[in-house]
Amino acid sequence: MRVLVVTSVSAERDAVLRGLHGSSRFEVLVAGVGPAAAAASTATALATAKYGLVVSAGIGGGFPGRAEVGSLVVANEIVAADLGAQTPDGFCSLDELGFGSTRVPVDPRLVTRVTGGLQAAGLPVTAGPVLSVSTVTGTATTALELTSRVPGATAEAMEGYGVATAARHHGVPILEIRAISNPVGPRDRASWRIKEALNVLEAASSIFPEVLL
Ligand SMILES: O=C(O)c1cccc(C(=O)CC[C@H]2O[C@@H](n3cnc4c(=O)[nH]cnc43)[C@H](O)[C@@H]2O)c1
Repeated sequence: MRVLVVTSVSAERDAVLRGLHGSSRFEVLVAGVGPAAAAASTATALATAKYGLVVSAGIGGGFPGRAEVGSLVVANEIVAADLGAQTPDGFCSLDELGFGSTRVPVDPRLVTRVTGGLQAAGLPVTAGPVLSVSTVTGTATTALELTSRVPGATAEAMEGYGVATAARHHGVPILEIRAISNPVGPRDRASWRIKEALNVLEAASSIFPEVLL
């Protein structure tokens, strides 16, 4: 089986490649930032070669109390958390509007296998919903709104739902894994621990051949 790993920027791709140590059954893509770029690049890759699994991988924000900076999150569900409509009574999701689903489940056996492998490698990992947002959360109010919209929300990033939508169209299973670089909440870009998160992403990628193939 071949595995497609989709990252958003080259620093993430390089971290994954370092971890994979040249494993030949993985293709690692830089898709760009955000759901549209992620979906378009993933769909193109899936149309041109056959893959048995797609992994959305990169850094992400962790919800305080659920995923700390420097830890890993494996999505058990990928949720487009801001896809819907604002109403006077609050946010209305695409599901509630009757236009489809904003939630993509991940095969629980895959989640268990990957989290187990990461734990066995001594890496701190939590499984939970990973939100896909088009705007990085920058206030405590929005962070709170998202956790009330998606109870158990564990991490947020910008590409998972786009990657998952393309994978679903091609009938390929999906996984999302995020190395936490920052807390979700008031914006403080200077405090993002990107290098640390990329090192954790590299360590996580080193067990991909063992747990994904
Ligand atoms: O500046 C760098 O060296 C650098 C290296 C790797 C990645 C970056 C990014 O800024 C990647 C943007 C990417 O990160 C995800 N992300 C990270 N934290 C959050 C968050 O709190 N909320 C949403 N997304 C987040 C996201 O998936 C972006 O694609 C910079």
